[in-house]
Amino acid sequence: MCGIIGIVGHNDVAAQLYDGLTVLQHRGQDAAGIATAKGTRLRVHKGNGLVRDVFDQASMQLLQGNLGIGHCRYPTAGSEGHDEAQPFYVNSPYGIVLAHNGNLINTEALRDEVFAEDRRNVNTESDSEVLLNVFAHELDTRKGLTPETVFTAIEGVHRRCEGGYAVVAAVLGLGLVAFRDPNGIRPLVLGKRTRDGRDEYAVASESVALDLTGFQRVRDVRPGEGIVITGEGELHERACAEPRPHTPCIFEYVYFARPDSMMDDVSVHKARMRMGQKLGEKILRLRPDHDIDTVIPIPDSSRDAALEVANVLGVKYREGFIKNRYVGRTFIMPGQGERAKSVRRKLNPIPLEFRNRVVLLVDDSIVRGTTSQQIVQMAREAGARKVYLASAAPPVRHPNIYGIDMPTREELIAYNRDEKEVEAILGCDWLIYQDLEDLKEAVSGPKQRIAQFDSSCFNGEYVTGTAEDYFERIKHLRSDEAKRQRRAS
Ligand SMILES: O=P(O)(O)OC[C@H]1O[C@H](OP(=O)(O)OP(=O)(O)O)[C@H](O)[C@@H]1O
Ligand SMILES: NC(=O)CC[C@H](N)C(=O)O
Ligand SMILES: [Mg+2]
Repeated sequence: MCGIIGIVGHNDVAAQLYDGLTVLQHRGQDAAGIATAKGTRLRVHKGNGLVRDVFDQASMQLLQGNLGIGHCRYPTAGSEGHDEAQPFYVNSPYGIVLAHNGNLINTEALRDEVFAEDRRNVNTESDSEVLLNVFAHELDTRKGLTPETVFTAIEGVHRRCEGGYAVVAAVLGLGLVAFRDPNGIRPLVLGKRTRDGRDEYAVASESVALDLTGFQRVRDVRPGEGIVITGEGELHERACAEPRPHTPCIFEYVYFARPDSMMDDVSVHKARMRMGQKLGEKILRLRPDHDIDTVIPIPDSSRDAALEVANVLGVKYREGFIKNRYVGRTFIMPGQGERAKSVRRKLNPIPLEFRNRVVLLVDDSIVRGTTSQQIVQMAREAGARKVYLASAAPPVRHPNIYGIDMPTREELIAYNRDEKEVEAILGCDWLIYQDLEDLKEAVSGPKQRIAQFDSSCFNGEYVTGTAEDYFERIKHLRSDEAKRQRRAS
């Protein structure tokens, strides 16, 4: 999913960018990078690995400047290699560095256009480098460097780029630039603080990064909006696209975001608690006289929902699986072999919470089924009498094309299968999925803050539309098999 952050301060910002990235780490574990600008001198340090592994004291000391951006990567395009770590840089016009969360769906056409018409070379397979070159070209064709010329360049990006994108960039000689796709699929939040009577600003994928760096959340960046914060700390904002329906990605609330973040004015924690409530109510509707003894969450992301399921059912909530805190997230690992191995390394049962009991395991989502298949097995081996499994999200049956790396239908356990068939493959005694309408209500909450969502991985409706052959093409580029072959070659 990738985490992005940008800060304009009055002193060096590298240490704060680093701190911000450490709390966005759950959004991308493959690579990390920071770029800072001091006057017109730009410094970039990036590489593969976790934030804590990519930077050391020496690299941090080089990252000078009162303005900068940071990125942690979960690849959805191109390879996992060092060359595609972000931020990306172009030296013309002015010198621009850019970091992107999301995924473009017209990358191939844009790449050709950028080469043939804009006369720019994109040197990697990354869609983000294409996006940077589109932005650079659009800025290059405007006269002068002001917030207004940047806004018209963003209008050009919105006209040409299709897909999901939240972007932070530094334009040398001007300041920090941020924008979000016209549907607001990917999240981006603006924060502010005052130091010695002067305003400082930050933008980030999630508000948790603002909390940690001492910024107050001001508001979400609006879909299609452009933000410019000059190097002196002046904020400029403008709508850069015709209004479209605001359709944030519902999967952020299900899995990606941290529960302590606010996203599009909705608390992720509360959204997950409401998911648990709805799921609990569905279970009661289906089996009012259920025989569940204990509700057990599958750590980490399902905890908020699982606790509420237990409350609604009026049964005990127990932490029956202990998570190894040194193993990262499984789902965002690049290969199926690695994902499968890491579930067992990551989770270990406490047998006394299972022995002779009817347990209801709760996860936030079941995507490839890698986690649940092993977990059900572990629960049985630990002595459970019956193992039920509930998912706080509906069945995932369609690829995601806006920044989550699930490009191939055939890899999804619920693709072309009904719930009973999935239940049989997972080996549980009862499988319950959340209904999509309940999930939507759970996220938008009683105040109905969000009217529409991108729920494409659940219902196959793509808010930007797609070309017919798109899914075949990404399957060839990004299926687990394609990635395995690329690594081997
Ligand atoms: O069906 P699957 O393909 O296994 O994907 C779904 C699982 O992956 C995620 O967990 P992950 O380990 O990535 O992160 P978490 O620790 O935040 O729950 C998610 O929370 C589910 O548990
Ligand atoms: N998950 C993301 O946001 C990925 C960003 C970009 N598409 C990349 O692959 O690097
Ligand atoms: Mg999980």
